Amino acid sequence: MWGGNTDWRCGIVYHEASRDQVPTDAVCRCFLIFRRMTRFVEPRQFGFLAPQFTVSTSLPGQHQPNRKHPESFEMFDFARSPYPMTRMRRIRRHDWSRRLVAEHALGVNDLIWPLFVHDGQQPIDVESLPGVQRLSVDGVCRAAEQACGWGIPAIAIFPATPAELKTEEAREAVNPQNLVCRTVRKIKAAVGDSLGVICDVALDPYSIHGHDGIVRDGDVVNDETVEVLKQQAVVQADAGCDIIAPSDMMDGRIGAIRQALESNGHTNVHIMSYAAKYASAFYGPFRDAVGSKGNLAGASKKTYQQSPSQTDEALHEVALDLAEGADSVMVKPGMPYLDIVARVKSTFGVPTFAYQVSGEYAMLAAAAERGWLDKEATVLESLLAFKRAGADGVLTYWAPQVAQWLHRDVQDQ
Ligand SMILES: NCc1[nH]cc(CCC(=O)O)c1CC(=O)O
Repeated sequence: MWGGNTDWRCGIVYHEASRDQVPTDAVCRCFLIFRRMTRFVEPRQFGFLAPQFTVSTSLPGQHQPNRKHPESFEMFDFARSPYPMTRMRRIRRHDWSRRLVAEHALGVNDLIWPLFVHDGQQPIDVESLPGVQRLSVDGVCRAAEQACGWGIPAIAIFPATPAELKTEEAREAVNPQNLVCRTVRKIKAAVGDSLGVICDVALDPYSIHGHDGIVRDGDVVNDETVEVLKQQAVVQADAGCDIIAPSDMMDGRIGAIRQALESNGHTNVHIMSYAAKYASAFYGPFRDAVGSKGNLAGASKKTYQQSPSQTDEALHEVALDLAEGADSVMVKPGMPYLDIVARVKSTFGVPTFAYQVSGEYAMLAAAAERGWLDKEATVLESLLAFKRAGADGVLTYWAPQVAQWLHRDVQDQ
């Protein structure tokens, strides 16, 4: 970063964190300084940084790498000419040129459709998720067939367990005839391998306290819970589940579940770990849908789900889950946590998913319903943002709607 001549050397520090604090003309000045420097130094002696990163001038000696975001030091070995030789708007002028340079695109293969199943015959609306219903077992099977027709690669099944089957120790979770297992068997009989079926591993749909684990003396106990989660995973894999998705955030559960799957002949069952799952207020409508909100009665999941203040901790969670045998990892919620998605993807380079959770859906749906936001435009923009952050796929309640929009667009072309 430093020129050879100490009299005029100029330190330039790029860091994402201060993006909003840096006036554009400061950025332009820095470009010009770099242009001048090229006359005095070998081009390879300085790196030029991606324009999307911010620029601030600093005094010599103050050039500190950004410890939290080392990736923001990515260097380019070239500089664009200044305005007017460079006019960034040239490439934005036409639809064809915008499409030509598009770095990211949303496709139907990026979608995972979460579905709620209940034991009744008629669909029941979820009030806080306008447009989403709890479906009967047959209804979920029909949805699975539709998903295949649209080319959606996978669905995730969540049960609304009847209140009378919820117990202190959530035993229904390991019943091979429970609602989820019956649904998965039926889906698999109908669609075979043309669709991946994902099941959550966690006890909250089955427990009277609404927690994801076993509670002893007010504490969600880790190791005893993991023993039950192992059984739950095996029962679901026996029913034909393709992807086991532990969403409970107990320590050590991925390794235990992987071993349990191995020793029960399920060597090819994937584990998609909810690796970085935050104690979020955005899960509210989901808890309405599976009926766990009343059980939880205002209690929080903060002793096992991560605090929204944490970033490094998310990387540790991901590293542990990968070491324990996860095939892919998930960040949840989605849109408020795209920084985590980006860090996970750039650090580990493994299949990385994000969950656009119920509260995120509800916000967009409610604003669209009132005419305050354009539904299609905002939903597609939100999902493209996941792709840009590095997600390989997104669990989203918008999946069926988005699949239809994408198909319409292909037909229109
Ligand atoms: N462990 C259960 C689970 N699996 C997915 C979600 C939330 C999904 C959503 O909000 O859409 C939750 C809720 C929670 O942890 O309380």
